[in-house]
Amino acid sequence: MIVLENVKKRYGTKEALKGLSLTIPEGKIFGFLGHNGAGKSTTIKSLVSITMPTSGDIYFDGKNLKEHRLEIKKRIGYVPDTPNIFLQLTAMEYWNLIAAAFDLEETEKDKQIQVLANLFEINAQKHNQIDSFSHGMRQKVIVIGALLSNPDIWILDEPLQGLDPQAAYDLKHLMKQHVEQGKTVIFSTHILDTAEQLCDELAILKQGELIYNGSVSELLEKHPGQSLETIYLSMIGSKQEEEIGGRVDEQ
Ligand SMILES: Nc1ncnc2c1ncn2[C@@H]1O[C@H](COP(=O)(O)OP(=O)(O)OP(=O)(O)O)[C@@H](O)[C@H]1O
Repeated sequence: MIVLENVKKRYGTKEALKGLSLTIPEGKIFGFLGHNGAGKSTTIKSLVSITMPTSGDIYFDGKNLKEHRLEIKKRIGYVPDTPNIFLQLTAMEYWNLIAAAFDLEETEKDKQIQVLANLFEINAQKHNQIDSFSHGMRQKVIVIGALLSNPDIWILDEPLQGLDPQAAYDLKHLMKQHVEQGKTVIFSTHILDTAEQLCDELAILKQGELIYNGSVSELLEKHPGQSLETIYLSMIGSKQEEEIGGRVDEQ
């Protein structure tokens, strides 16, 4: 279980997270939703300790991220919001780099690369420089890298962005498989159909504040006949704020 306690993040004068407190259960798919600038990436970057919160604490199974950073990082596979990294490396060199960072055993690494590169139909291009790849292909390279260590916790920032329908389908399938093995998947998305289809639990953010944290099924039950998209849009709308505040307090 991951617990965020009153996490605040300030960039200069901009308060990106205004005291976020929420719980991410183990063995579930957990989604972060919110408009542009709501604080999804900041929260995700805080979880993977790329960004240090200005104040507040994050606990992984009771261990404070501040004190157990390296140990916790080893448990995480991270897909950033942009795949434009390590562009001068080939896909294979990038995966080797990740494998070395996680101390992966050679045969296990080769097996994982073989399976995942075949699944995402990128095997033939694995010795090409990432720079020469399309956005979707770069995304596939990063996704494969994040899965190589078979992490307990997979954290993906808008992972479906730019993927073709087959790759998006395969990735969603992998996310489901991951939780079936008792592992945890955390991701952000703007695609509400995907969130409805995939997520067990959600956090909806608005301008750095939490306006819902809880199960998708409960949310849908409370709004019979409505899609997550309709519910989300009405929650985000300012007219609904009082009601939403009530719901958060109920958590
Ligand atoms: N490095 C930074 N320096 C200054 N401000 C930042 C920085 N990173 C994010 N912000 C600001 O913090 C707020 C939250 O940004 P964040 O990227 O977390 O939002 P998001 O919900 O992921 O948005 P999107 O859906 O557009 O990716 C925004 O107002 C953004 O401009």
